[in-house]
Amino acid sequence: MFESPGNSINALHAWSESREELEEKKQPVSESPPVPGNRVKAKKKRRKRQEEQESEKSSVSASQLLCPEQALSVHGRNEKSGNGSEPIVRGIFQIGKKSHDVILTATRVTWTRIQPESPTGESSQKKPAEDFVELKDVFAVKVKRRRSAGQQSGGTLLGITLFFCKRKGAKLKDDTIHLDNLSVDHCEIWFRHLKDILSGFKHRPKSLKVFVNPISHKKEAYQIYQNRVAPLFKLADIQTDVTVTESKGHALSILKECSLDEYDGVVCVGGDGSVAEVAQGLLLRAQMDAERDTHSAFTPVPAPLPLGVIPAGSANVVACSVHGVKHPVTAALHIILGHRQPVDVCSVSSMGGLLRFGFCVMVGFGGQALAVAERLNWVPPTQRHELALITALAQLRPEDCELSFIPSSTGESDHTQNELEEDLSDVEDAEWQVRRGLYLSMTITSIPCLCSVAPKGLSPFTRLNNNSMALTAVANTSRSEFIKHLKRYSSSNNPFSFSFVEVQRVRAVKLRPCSHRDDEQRDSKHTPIIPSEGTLTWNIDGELLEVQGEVLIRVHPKLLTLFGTDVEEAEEPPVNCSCI
Ligand SMILES: Nc1ncnc2c1ncn2[C@@H]1O[C@H](COP(=O)(O)OP(=O)(O)OP(=O)(O)O)[C@@H](O)[C@H]1O
Repeated sequence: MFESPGNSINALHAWSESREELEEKKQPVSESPPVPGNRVKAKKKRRKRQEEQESEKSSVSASQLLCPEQALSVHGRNEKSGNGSEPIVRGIFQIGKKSHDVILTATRVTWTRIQPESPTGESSQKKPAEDFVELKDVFAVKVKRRRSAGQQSGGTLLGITLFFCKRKGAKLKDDTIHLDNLSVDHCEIWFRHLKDILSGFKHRPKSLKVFVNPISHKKEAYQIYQNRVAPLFKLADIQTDVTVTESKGHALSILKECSLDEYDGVVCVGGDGSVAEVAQGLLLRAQMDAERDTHSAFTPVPAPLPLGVIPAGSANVVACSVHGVKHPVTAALHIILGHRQPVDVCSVSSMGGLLRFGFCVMVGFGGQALAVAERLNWVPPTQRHELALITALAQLRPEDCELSFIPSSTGESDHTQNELEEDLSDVEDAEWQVRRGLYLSMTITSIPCLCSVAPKGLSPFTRLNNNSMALTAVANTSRSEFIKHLKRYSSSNNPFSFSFVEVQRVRAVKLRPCSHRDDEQRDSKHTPIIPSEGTLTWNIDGELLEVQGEVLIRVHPKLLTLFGTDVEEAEEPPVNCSCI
């Protein structure tokens, strides 16, 4: 007749059991184990409660509950009026052991405590407390049953349970509200109406392709997925097809070949390197399907599916930029509720051919530090990044470059995506601003790149989809000044307010390495630069690339959609890098 929670996941057995039993399970481990006498008492208590509920059931009068016909006619009226505030169904449920008048409308479930009448018949002056949950935050509705240990199906009906998402700042958490009522008919009506409304949220995914990188950061990605994410997906009735990646490039090769038709989204559980690989796979797949020639100057088409990011890496800049926190449950709930956020993506190309799509492109210090980290692959990941930073700072050297960029004007935010793509397709004709000099570091980002070491992001200009990139060019300076600049990312001081730091909002950037000079010449800012074809070490979303000659980076507005939302700032506690 209606869905049994027994068909769902292990965690759901808990929801199908009584709350008493759940509470017993939640006891801290340090408490002494239950003694047989206590168990007998608990059993008696449960039986008493069941008897109480049975008697309450008979005390809920028929007039207090709408019959199915009434409920449907109210629903019909509501569908016509369509304002979402008219009751679809109304009834009495026990919530937290107290009787409540509960109303379902198209947008929320509202419950009001029923005040007991005073013996004198006077009604209370106090307005009964009202509470509600928005249906846009509800992600599952299940029948709640009491089952004995080991019982797989059936059991005494206790009511229905709503699973919803509650917010605390940027953090999302799953919560439940139990609507207890022993009437099968009553629960069926409510269950059916709630299910109908939830299935009307068409933007919520029903089927996902999931990639888990088992070696990310502390090798916890698989546990994070199994323990914290998969139970929520199952609760929300989302089908998943999980691939635990076996090597670098595994996710990319699957995405290039597999049929994506059956999925409503792709999920990556890992760090920024894994996210970049999956994003790359989705975007390359879109270009292949649209027959775009990535070996020429092409206008890319957007990715066919949204990407969900479950953070399991060290910095997690992509996850933090669309969730505001590094929190797997928040990420999972954004996916389940279908919160979609289009984001701008950079393309990095050389000699007319695409090298990669990405969110954060670094050269100079960022590339040098990654190159050191790759050489230190025998060091545990937790220490590797710090050691790489110290080594790269000790070996800090400027790069001779010719930097050109096309500035972006704020008015461009109003342009359509096609207009912007067309504008950018012929970058050679645009007005380029050119700088020549020695640079310690160059960072180009298409999204804010929020993280705990830079809660406000890596640039003052980028938003998730403002049709532009942020260019931060750090000219040659002393090591101590450069360290001061780096340190400010995690403090409240502005890291860009140094004379040697230039920030620009741009549509395209070209960087051409110039000739290498010996160490004495490098110390001088005034040495003339003789352009020649050198090689630069690029860090594209944590991927190391040695590229000879000029590199072109363009922004592509809203090329990818991520599951998440627009956030101003990371709510992670700022972390100062202990090595600088
Ligand atoms: N089974 C695997 N073995 C080796 N490498 C893998 C495997 N699966 C994926 N990879 C690659 O591992 C690289 C790093 O992954 P990821 O970014 O998730 O971890 P991380 O580097 O520890 O995290 P962070 O980037 O946050 O520091 C990615 O480029 C990915 O392609």
